[in-house]
Amino acid sequence: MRRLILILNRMMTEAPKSKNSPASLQPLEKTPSTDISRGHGEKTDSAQRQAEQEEAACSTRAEADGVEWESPFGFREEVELLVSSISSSGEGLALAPSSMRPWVVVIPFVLPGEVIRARVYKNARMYSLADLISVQVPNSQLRDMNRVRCKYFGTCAGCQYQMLSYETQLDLKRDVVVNAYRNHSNLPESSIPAVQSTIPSPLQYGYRTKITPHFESPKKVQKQGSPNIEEERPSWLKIGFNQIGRRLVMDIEECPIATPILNEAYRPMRDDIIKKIYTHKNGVSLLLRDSLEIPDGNSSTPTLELAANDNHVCITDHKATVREHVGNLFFDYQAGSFFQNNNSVLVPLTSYVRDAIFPSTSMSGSSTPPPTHLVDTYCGAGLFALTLAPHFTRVAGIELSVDSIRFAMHNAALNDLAYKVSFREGDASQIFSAVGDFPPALTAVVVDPPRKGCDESFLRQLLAFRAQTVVYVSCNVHTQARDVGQIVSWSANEVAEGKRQGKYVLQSLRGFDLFPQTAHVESVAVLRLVS
Ligand SMILES: C[S@@+](CC[C@H](N)C(=O)[O-])C[C@H]1O[C@@H](n2cnc3c(N)ncnc32)[C@H](O)[C@@H]1O
Repeated sequence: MRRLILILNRMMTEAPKSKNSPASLQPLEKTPSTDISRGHGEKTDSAQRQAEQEEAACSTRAEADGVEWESPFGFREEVELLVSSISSSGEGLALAPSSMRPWVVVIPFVLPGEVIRARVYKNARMYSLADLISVQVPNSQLRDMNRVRCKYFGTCAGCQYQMLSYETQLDLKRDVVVNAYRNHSNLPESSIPAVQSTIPSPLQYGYRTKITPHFESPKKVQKQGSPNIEEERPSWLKIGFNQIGRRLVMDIEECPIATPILNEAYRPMRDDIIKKIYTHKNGVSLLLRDSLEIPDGNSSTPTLELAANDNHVCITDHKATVREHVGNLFFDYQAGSFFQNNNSVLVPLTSYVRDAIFPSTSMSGSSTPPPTHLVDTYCGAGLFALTLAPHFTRVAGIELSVDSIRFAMHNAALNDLAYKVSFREGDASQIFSAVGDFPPALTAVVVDPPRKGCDESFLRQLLAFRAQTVVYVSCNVHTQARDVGQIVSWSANEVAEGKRQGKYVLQSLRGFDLFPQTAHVESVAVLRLVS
């Protein structure tokens, strides 16, 4: 077990550095069943250190023996395995039987403690990927197949956790945050606060406001044999999502994690594609976005009464405008641009960020005056800048996408906040020179970068700016842990070298569940400048 953990640890070490590191190689280090039984999975330093030492020894041995590419399994070999652990992307991890060399097998839809049969379909460095054939001995404490609401679960790559209770899903996501900081922050345990329980999504099904089903081109398929034009529904045509572990599209008629309006619109859209399939020269990725109806185009000023009686529509044109409301505010954005995909959790998320910036004095333990200025970096269409604006005197946001920034400005006006909020297009690191008149000691910075995290130039400038509070929101906790670790350790070094007074401490860490039934977790880290 420890060896298994070691090998996986080595695999994941590279994860935050690489732009496109597959989430499947970012494992947890301990069995989730253990974590769950311990409630919040507190661990001792010494056990952890010992595991790490054993792991390091095991990996080094495989490399020294030159066997790290020599899989003990042949292609399509069937094998019976005991699942030890679960990865941060929700796959089961099992060690090859003890007679073989230390080798990990990654299998989807399985749980720790289960005995399963799997078929190996790919061998890589020190691990194999396998399809699940059957669960021989289920983990009946955790698995209940009656919970599964989707007929495609077990084949579709979209969801990993439908067989688990929602509480278990939240616990697993908390463990992902714990392990990401342990493995990727390079911070001593004493600098990492206890990770709080994951904040649930109010909706656990029917929450996803964007789906992108796709299909392959008839041309590509024709190469494999002539299509029968008379055929009503060509047997090769699959419109849906990717199969787990494959780049193959599987035919999907409905998606229970998507909102009702998206499912309603998707059915006739599919029928239409089937009817006209030979008019498509290329494969297509469809876009379906849940929007409030915008009665008179963009210019209309929405009211909350309107939103309460909201009429939802499905937007399919990448260039069209989508409208959502979050709390008291309305957000318009271009359908093809970024916006969070679970509207139900946006009030809890933005309220959490607000409360992190304005903690009660007893919680913050300091008498620092509350911030009056906010900088929203990687601001998209202005979600954090605008939802938090009522609490600040001035707000500035920056974003790389021209379309998003255009909509952020429009949203400031739409919500009567343009008098105090300004947005600019550009790389996030450019914001610090643009907010020279913001008093750093009275400024909070929100950081919400894409999956790859922040670059060094941004982090150095953030550090130099000296904002009182930094709230780092991330859809990739591994790169977040790396960046937060750098902020904390660089600022400590600066103090040690006598360059500055006051350093950043990591005050709190918490996951948010933006994608129930999947292994994804959003993570919020709160940093405070302390003297
Ligand atoms: C995870 S999204 C967050 C958007 C927004 N905070 C929200 O919650 O709706 C990350 C955003 O960063 C933007 N982005 C990517 N690289 C950037 C960069 N170097 N500088 C500024 N913005 C960037 C993307 O266009 C995207 O809108």
